[in-house]
Amino acid sequence: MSGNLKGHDGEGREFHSPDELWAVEADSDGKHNTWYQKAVSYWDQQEASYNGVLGGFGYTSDLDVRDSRALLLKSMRVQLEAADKGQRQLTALDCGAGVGRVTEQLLRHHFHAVDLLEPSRHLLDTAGKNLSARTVPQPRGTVGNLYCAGLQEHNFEPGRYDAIWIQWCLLYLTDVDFITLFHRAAAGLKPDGLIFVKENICKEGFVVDKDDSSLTRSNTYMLDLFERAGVQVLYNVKQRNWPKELFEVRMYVIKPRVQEGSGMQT
Ligand SMILES: C[S@@+](CC[C@H](N)C(=O)[O-])C[C@H]1O[C@@H](n2cnc3c(N)ncnc32)[C@H](O)[C@@H]1O
Repeated sequence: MSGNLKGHDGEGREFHSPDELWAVEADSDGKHNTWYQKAVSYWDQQEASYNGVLGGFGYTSDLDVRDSRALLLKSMRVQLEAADKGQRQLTALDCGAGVGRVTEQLLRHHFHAVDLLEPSRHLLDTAGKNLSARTVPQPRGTVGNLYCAGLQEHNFEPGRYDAIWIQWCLLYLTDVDFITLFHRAAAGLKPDGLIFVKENICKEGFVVDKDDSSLTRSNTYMLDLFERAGVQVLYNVKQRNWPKELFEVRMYVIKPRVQEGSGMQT
C-alpha cells in the first residue's frame, strides 16, 4: 500500500513513493544515521521550553493535553480505577519527551512512575530539572529513568509499562524503524498495556521537512504501517479545536496482538 503514496519536501522535490525517499536519504551503508543525526542536531538548537518543543505554538499545550487526558481515561479506565483503589502501581514511558511537557501536564497525574526517553541531551536535562523542581499540585507519580536515546535504538525493559506514550516523534522514524518499534515496544508492555501515538497528519501521501529531518504521514499511511507492524488500532481520534494553520493531529491507541499459542504480545 505505502508504495502508492506520493510525497514532497519544502524545496519542490517530489517523491513517487516512500521507498524513493528512503533511498535518497540513505547513507552509503544503506542505513539512515545521517537522517537521525540531523533531527537531533535540529532539536539541540531549539529553546528548551514548552514553546520551543511546540514549534512556537506553546499556547496549544492545554488543548493538546485536554484531549489526550480524555482519551487516556477512556482507554485505561480499568487500570486507573485499580490504581485509585490502591490495588495497582502504574508505570508509563514518555517517548521523544522533549522538556517533559507531556509527563508534567498529563502522565505524572495518573501514573506512579514515568520514565522519559529523549535523544537531545539539553532537552532531557531540562526535563529532569523541570520535573524535579516544579511543584505540580499533588502529582501521583515520580520521575523514574531518563534515557538519552532515539526510539529507533531503544531497548525496552521487558514487561515494565502500563502505557507507552509516543507524541510528535514517530515522524522522525523511517518506515522500517516505525514497524520494528512496535515489536520492541510490545515487549516492554504489561499484559494489558497500551501504546498511545499522537502525531501530525497530512491530507494525503507524505510531506518531508528537510529542516528537522521529519516525515508527516497521512492517516492512510499511518494505518498501513500499523497494519504492517501487526498491531490493533483500538481508537483513532482527531484532536479537536486545533488551529487551522497547523497540520491536523490524530491520536491512536494501539494494542499489540497476542501471538497465538504463545501468550506473547507482538
Ligand atoms: C515536537 S517535539 C515534541 C516533544 C514532546 N513529545 C511534547 O509533546 O512536548 C519532538 C521531540 O522528538 C524528539 N526526537 C527527535 N528524533 C527522535 C527520535 N529518533 N526518537 C525519539 N524522539 C526523537 C526531539 O528531540 C523532540 O524532543
